[in-house]
Amino acid sequence: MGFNIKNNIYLVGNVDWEIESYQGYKYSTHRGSSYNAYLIKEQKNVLIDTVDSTFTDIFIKNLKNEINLDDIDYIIINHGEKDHTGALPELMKLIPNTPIYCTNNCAKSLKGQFHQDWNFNIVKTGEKLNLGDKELIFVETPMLHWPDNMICYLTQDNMLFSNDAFGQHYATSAIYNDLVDQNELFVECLKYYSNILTPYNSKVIKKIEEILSLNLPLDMICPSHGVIWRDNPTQIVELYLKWAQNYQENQITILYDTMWESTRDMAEAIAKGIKEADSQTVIKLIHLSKKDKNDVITEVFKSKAILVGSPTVNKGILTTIASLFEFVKSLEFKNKQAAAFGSFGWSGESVKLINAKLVDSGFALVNEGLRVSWKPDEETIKECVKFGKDFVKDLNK
Ligand SMILES: Cc1cc2nc3c(=O)[nH]c(=O)nc-3n(C[C@H](O)[C@H](O)[C@H](O)COP(=O)(O)O)c2cc1C
Repeated sequence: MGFNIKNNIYLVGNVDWEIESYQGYKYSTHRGSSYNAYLIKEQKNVLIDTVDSTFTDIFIKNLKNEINLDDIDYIIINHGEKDHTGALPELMKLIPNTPIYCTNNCAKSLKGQFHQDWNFNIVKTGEKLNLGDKELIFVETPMLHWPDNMICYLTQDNMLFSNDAFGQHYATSAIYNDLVDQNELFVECLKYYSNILTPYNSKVIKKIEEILSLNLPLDMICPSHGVIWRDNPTQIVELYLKWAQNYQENQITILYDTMWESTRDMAEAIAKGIKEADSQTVIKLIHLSKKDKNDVITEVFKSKAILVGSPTVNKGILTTIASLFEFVKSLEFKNKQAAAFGSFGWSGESVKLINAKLVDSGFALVNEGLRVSWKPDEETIKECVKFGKDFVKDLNK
C-alpha cells in the first residue's frame, strides 16, 4: 500500500535496505536507499516516477492496491535514469496508451534505453498540467544531474517533486526528515552532493535562484531517494547553495597508498608536522586501498587542501592513486591546494607524475613535493615533519 503524505498524495515507492552500491557507477550505499514514486489522486490521477527494476513486481502490486491502473491519467517522468524508470516498461505493458510527460531529452533517453515509442508529451519550463482544482508546474533542471532532468510543483498542496535533487541514498521506515537521525541524514546528503553534483555547482546556484524567484510556497520537498523534507524544507535548499559555492571546511586530507609502508610513514610524519604548525585544522589520513572511494571524495570535497602520496612503481604510480585522479578530475573541484609525496627505490618518478595529475585536476600546487629514498630513517622523518609544517605555512601564499 502507498503511504498518505498529504491530502491526496501517496508515496508508492520501495525502500531498498540491502543495496550496497549502485550497479553502474558503483556509488556506495552504506545506509541503503529508496526509490520514491508518488501518486496524486485528484480529478486527474498522476503517477510521478517509478522505481528500480528490482522492485517492479512489488511496485505494480502496491500501485494496484492504491488505484485501478486504468484510472492513471498521466505519468510524469522527471528523469530517465533506470533507478526511477526500471519499472516503467512493465507498467506500460499494462497501460500502454497512458501519456508520459517529460522533457525532450528525457523522451530521448527513455527511447534510447527502452526502445519503446510510448505516448510522450514533451514539457518545458513553466508549462502546467491541469489536475482539476490543482496544477502541476514543470521546471527543467538540465544537467542536475542529466540533460533530461526536471522537477515539478503541485499547487495548493505546495509540494515540490524534486527527483534526485535534495535526495540521499538512505533507507528508512520513518519517511520524513525530522524523524531520522540528523547526523546520518546530513552525511548522506553531503556525500550525494559531493559525488554527483560538484561539477554542476554553478548550474545548481542558477537553478535554485530561478526557482526561489518564483516565490512558490513550499510545504514539502519530495525527492526520489531518501526522506521527504517536511520540517523546514528549505534547509536542504540553503545547504545546496552553500555547498555549490566551492564549499570547504578547515580540513587537510592526506591520501596515500603504499606497498611496504614507507609512503605511509611519510604520510604520518607529514600529518605530525601539520598538527605541530596548526592545531586548529582537522587532518585526515586515508589509506586509499582500504577506504571506500565515495567516502574519500566526500573528504576531498570538505578539504581546503590535500596531499597525495604514492611510491614509484615501474616508473609510475600505484593504480589506486591513478584511479582516484580519474574520479577527482571529473568532479572539477575548484579553489583547493595540494602537494605530492612518495617513497622510491631508484628512479622516483611518482611525485612528478602526481604533481601533473594534481594540476590537470585543477589543484594549485603549494610546492614541488617530497621524495624519500626507500624507507624513511630518523633524518628523513624529520624532513617529512618539516614538509608538513611548511605546507601549512605556504597555504594561500
Ligand atoms: C613492483 C615494484 C616496482 C618498482 N618500481 C620502481 C621504479 O620504477 N622506480 C623506483 O624508483 N622504485 C621502484 N620500486 C621501489 C619502490 O618505489 C620502493 O620500494 C619504495 O620504497 C616503496 O615505497 P612503499 O613502502 O611506500 O611501498 C619498485 C618496487 C616494486 C615492488
